[in-house]
Amino acid sequence: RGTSFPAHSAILTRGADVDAEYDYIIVGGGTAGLTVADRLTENGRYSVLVIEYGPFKNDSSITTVAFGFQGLLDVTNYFNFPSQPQVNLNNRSIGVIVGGVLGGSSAINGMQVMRGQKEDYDRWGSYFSARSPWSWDGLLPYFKKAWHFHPPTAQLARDFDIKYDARYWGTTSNIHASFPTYQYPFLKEEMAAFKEIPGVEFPPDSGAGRPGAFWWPASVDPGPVLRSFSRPGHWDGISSTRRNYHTITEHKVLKVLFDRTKRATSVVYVPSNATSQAGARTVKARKEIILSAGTIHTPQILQRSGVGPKSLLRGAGIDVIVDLPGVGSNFQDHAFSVGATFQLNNFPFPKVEDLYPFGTGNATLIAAAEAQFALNRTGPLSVASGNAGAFLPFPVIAPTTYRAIADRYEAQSAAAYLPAGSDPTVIAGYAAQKKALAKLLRSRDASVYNFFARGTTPESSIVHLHPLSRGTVLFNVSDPFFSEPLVDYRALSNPADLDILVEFTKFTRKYWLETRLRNWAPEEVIPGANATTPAAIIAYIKENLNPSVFHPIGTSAMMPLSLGGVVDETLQVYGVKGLSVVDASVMPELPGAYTQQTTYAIAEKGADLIKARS
Ligand SMILES: Cc1cc2nc3c(=O)[nH]c(=O)nc-3n(C[C@H](O)[C@H](O)[C@H](O)COP(=O)(O)OP(=O)(O)OC[C@H]3O[C@@H](n4cnc5c(N)ncnc54)[C@H](O)[C@@H]3O)c2cc1C
Repeated sequence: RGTSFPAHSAILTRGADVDAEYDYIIVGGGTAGLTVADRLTENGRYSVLVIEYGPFKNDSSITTVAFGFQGLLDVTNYFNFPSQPQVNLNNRSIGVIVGGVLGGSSAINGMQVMRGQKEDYDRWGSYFSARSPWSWDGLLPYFKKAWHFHPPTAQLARDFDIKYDARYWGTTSNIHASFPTYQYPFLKEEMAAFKEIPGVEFPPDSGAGRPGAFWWPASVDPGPVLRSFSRPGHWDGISSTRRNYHTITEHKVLKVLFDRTKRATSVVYVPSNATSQAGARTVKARKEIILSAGTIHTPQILQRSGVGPKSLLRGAGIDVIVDLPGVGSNFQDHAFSVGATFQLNNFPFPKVEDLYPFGTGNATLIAAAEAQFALNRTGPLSVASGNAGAFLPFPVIAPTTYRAIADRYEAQSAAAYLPAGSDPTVIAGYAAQKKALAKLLRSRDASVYNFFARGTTPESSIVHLHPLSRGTVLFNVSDPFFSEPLVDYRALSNPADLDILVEFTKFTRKYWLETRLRNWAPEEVIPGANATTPAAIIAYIKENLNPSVFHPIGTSAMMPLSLGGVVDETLQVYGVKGLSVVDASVMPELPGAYTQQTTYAIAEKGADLIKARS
């Protein structure tokens, strides 16, 4: 049984080395999968097999912190395939990008760490009952368990007015949230400008679940200043004495098998590069099979296993185990790059791009930054993709129009903008969400608009945190097992999203032109100052909006069955036994934050739920 890497769960690279059965099988060794596997194996009572599509990799593309996107420079680190053409985006397709190595998306993400607002998590639970364990109070202990918080240095906190509240964070996890020792000087100006905007609050970090302008940490281990992600946090260093724990890499799960009582008994898997089912192997689970293959692949595996919308499954000749219409519907992601971009003239500060080692940077600045990082791991190269910005309520963004936009959205028929032929339960689920989201649009305790500041020029990274359009992730009927699923963001299919995005552009202009930032001679480069009418702004959005900022969720939603749900509050799949989902796909709606912090918290809570029923 080969393992060439010391001190972690035994890595198997050949199906022939896998035992015949385990207590638990975890499909996908990503962010959630490795967290759950660690928790299930730590008391030594249960045996666990993790099956991961990607390889074990530990090279600098994954571990390097600088700029936060180096994982994307090596295309072997991730899945990347075209989405369905987006009819409302001038038929553009975009690359669907999710992690494809041990550690999953946590190995390639931008390392920004923040949680959503209290209201977001309370809304999740509200679809079940006022007493649901999925609420802010139900998740707070798991946010603390999931993250080890390291405050900024006193100097940095003073220089940049960084506030934090350690009471909302933990100190025991091996997943680290820390601040770099350097920040780009212009960030002071960008953050101070928010003080001039009525209604903007300044809560510390994001710990208490409040919207506003704040600083947040990065998933960086502050000792070595390397990416902190699920593999080093929950897998490296798990001593080889956990003989109950095996990991097989470079294999992909095709489907789950069920017995006559609809209990999930085993999974079928092949090498990741296989092109047919010849030689497929089966491994049995005594207690439970846990799907943690992420928002894009978990619904595909469920559908291939006969759990999904029956018309889809029958179309591909798959026997229906459970007709579960919600599998692959309710797909959401944060839409990106939808504001106005401003160029600052006479900019006296270092720009982020000056430091890029890709041939276009400034050689002197790069040499200085590299020397500083080599000396003591400080300076600009300790910054990932960013630590500051604003998460703002819609009434702050559009004080005169927010009510009318929310009212118009609430008055829509729930079915009007969902895919034609959507199941009544899926429509009912969206109706419930619509009511809650209309409330969110009117709330001063939730955030809809996100500006993430980089301290550079040009600047304007705007994220729509609660898109109202809903997409689908469905297997490819002509080749369910060996082609990627059909990913349709259905971006802007709900016209209310455009109403919101137009307001985002107007607000972003005010931010640059009507605050202290005007002193830096900002010049609108995109869409351009002459794009003044809603029609001109909309034309720009359709040509430029990216429907994903890599935060896909919702395709195995934790919602009541009558509301199109796929898993219940214990994360078990409806209609079958012994099968659960623990990954970002269970989020019923996006939080007003990027998704990794919440995914780890779900995994920690999920592991406790699984142990409780063991
Ligand atoms: C480029 C990028 C940047 C991001 N930036 C940020 C950020 O700055 N801040 C933030 O909060 N969030 C960010 N995110 C989002 C965040 O990382 C994800 O929400 C989170 O990691 C999702 O975790 P998961 O467990 O659901 O899925 P993943 O971590 O993606 O894990 C799924 C795993 O399943 C494996 N798998 C898939 N199919 C199969 C199969 N059939 N058989 C076996 N294994 C399979 C995959 O290889 C993968 O390892 C980013 C994501 C990406 C991709």
